[in-house]
Amino acid sequence: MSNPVSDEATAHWPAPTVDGPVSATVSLPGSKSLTNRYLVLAALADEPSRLRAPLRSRDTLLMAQAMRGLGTGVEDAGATGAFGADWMVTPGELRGPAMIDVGLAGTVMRFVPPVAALATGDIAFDGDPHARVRPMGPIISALRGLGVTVVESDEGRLPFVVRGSGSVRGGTLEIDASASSQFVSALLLAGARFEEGLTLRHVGGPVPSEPHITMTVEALRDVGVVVDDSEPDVWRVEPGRVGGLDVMVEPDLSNAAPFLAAAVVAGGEITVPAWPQYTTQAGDHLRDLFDSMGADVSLHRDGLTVRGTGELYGLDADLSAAGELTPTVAALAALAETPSHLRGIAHLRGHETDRLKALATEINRLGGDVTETEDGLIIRPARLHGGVFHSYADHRMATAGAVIGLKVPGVSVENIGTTAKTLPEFTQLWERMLTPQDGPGRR
Ligand SMILES: O=C(O)C1=C[C@@H](OP(=O)(O)O)[C@@H](O)[C@H](O)C1
Ligand SMILES: C=C(OP(=O)(O)O)C(=O)O
Repeated sequence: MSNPVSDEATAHWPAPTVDGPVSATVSLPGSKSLTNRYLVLAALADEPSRLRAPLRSRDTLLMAQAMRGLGTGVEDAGATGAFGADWMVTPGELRGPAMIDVGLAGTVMRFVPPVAALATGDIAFDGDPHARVRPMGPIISALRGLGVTVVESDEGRLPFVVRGSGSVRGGTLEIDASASSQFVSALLLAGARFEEGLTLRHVGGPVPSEPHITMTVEALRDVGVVVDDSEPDVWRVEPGRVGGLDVMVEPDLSNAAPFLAAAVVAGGEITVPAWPQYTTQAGDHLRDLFDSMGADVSLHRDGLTVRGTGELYGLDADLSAAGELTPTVAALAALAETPSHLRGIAHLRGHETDRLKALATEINRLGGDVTETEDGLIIRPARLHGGVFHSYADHRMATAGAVIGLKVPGVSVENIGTTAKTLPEFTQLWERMLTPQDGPGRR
């Protein structure tokens, strides 16, 4: 299975520092979470779809490849915009055999197996070395509960084979989704194509990343699927047709986090254009988070602008709804004047890496004062110094290192190329944000 190793994987990227206010407009490519939901729904639909300005990154290219492997056409179409051509998705009969490379993408490893169950033949799944330790058990058990055969060598882990019979009975299912909202999203996305639809009930500790489940429900309604989510922790998807889409993908608001953080660290202002007035993306939580940390945040017709005020406070926050923002928030907290307590994020231990451990280790390596708790981090003010910031093949660890490096001279980020998971253009956009014509320059 592919595990891209480039020169950047081992090289240490010297993170640029800034010594004055920043001033830039940073246009960001499409949302990973939306692009990968749309690809799955378009493959399950009974008519073609057009995805406008889809994200092209490792996670979404793997999803496109997975859908092609199961019989769906995904082709470039139309004029090339700032972020490439549109994607035309032509659904075909779902069929194996196929080998699906999930990379390290949670969306691919969780969303594709229920689609594979609707196909015929053996569909094998594997991914990067760390993908094999990310939680998969609830999806495998759920598929078995729906009458699907799944064969794995290490219980509840990749690699495994889904033995598709061409149809899934569906019905009622209990699942523990406390380790990842993606278990719920995965089953709901395919649920309308199950013969009896799906009634899914979560049992266990709280489900994290609630906005991502809302995103799934809204995307399903956009393609005409009837979903009842009126009772907490219960979702009912009616069996029925899945319609096509013609949709503009919103910019990735979680990927906006490190760029907007630059204004919080350095002062000045950063604007991200096309920030939606309404969105289900968890990245929208940045508005409140940065406001609490002392920045001036304004959502206006042209986008979202964050202005640094010279103040940077720590915060006490439950980040369970928007856990993927934690690395950026932790990087800011490590530079803040007052302590922070980030809570409700035990599930981050099952992300690209154990993010709680990785953040504590890497910030402390630079002289920080971070303690891991069972479900979060306590980050106290400390004077940081330069050094290597390891990324653990985690795109958001790499960008957290870049945020700290703005203020702390001599930080180098190991494997900055891992940002290709969701933002292959990261270093270009970052360096452009800091160039003299847009800002005060770098040293
Ligand atoms: O469904 C999605 O697109 C996602 C759901 C969340 O997963 P968890 O609930 O596992 O945190 C989020 O962290 C991830 O980046 C993307
Ligand atoms: C948790 C993340 O990704 P994944 O979709 O691989 O779970 C993330 O992007 O922060």
